[in-house]
Amino acid sequence: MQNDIQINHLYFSYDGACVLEDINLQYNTSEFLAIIGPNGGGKSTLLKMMIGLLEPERGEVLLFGENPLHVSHEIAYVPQDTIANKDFPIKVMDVVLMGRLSKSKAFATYSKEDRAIALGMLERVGMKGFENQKINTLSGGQRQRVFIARALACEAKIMFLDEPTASIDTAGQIDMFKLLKSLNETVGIVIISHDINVALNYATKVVHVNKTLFVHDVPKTQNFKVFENQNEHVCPVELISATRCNHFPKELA
Ligand SMILES: Nc1ncnc2c1ncn2[C@@H]1O[C@H](COP(=O)(O)OP(=O)(O)OP(=O)(O)O)[C@@H](O)[C@H]1O
Repeated sequence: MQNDIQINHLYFSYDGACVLEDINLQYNTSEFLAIIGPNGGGKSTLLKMMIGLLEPERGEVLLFGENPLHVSHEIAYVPQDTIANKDFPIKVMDVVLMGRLSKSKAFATYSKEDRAIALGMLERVGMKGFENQKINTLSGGQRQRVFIARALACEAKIMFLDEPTASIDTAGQIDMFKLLKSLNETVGIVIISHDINVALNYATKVVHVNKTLFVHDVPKTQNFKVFENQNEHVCPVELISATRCNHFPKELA
């Protein structure tokens, strides 16, 4: 069976400095994939390769069996909540409608259907009623929801999100992950996250990237209170692996 994302023996360097080495990964849209790892570990670089923004130096990335650039209409990308996004002086509805651009004819106005879909997506992310508000007047969490609605409006099969909770408080982060979890019933979710606890609670697959990559399915029956202080562990995901192999250190059990 063909995987929706298939990465085989992928290598990538910037100016001769190797950032990703022999990466192998399979992903299917029913999964909620969290990419975790240290700063500079190569998470964003890997995400960019998955969506075709960067080309492999060696190896291959296949999206639905093809070069990612050939199936870009099947995916949506939600970038970090950057200053550039915040400064967009346009209305929420216009942002979401941008997701319909590829579906509308060039230079045509948006159709009634486009508007209905955009409104539906705003409702789905809990932002109904904000259509006419300027995007730069929203909170970080609200703005991310609007950008997710725009991605949903593309009717993409997989949504890629780069640290969707970076500028959101703890309660807002949990709400955001709950939203992504519910969206995952119909859309593939691939996120970069620094929050290991949240990733473990909501993701169905976690990969740890630090030049090389470790894949771990998230066990359903373990209690991961041990990760409350994630700074104690160089690579917490390795500890998950250890729990499954009964090699979990007694003092942490
Ligand atoms: N355009 C670039 N040119 C040169 N080096 C780069 C470029 N982009 C990233 N790098 C380097 O590649 C390495 C991996 O960067 P990347 O942004 O993929 O890591 P990351 O895991 O996403 O980090 P963070 O968690 O800090 O966002 C880092 O050492 C970074 O300095």
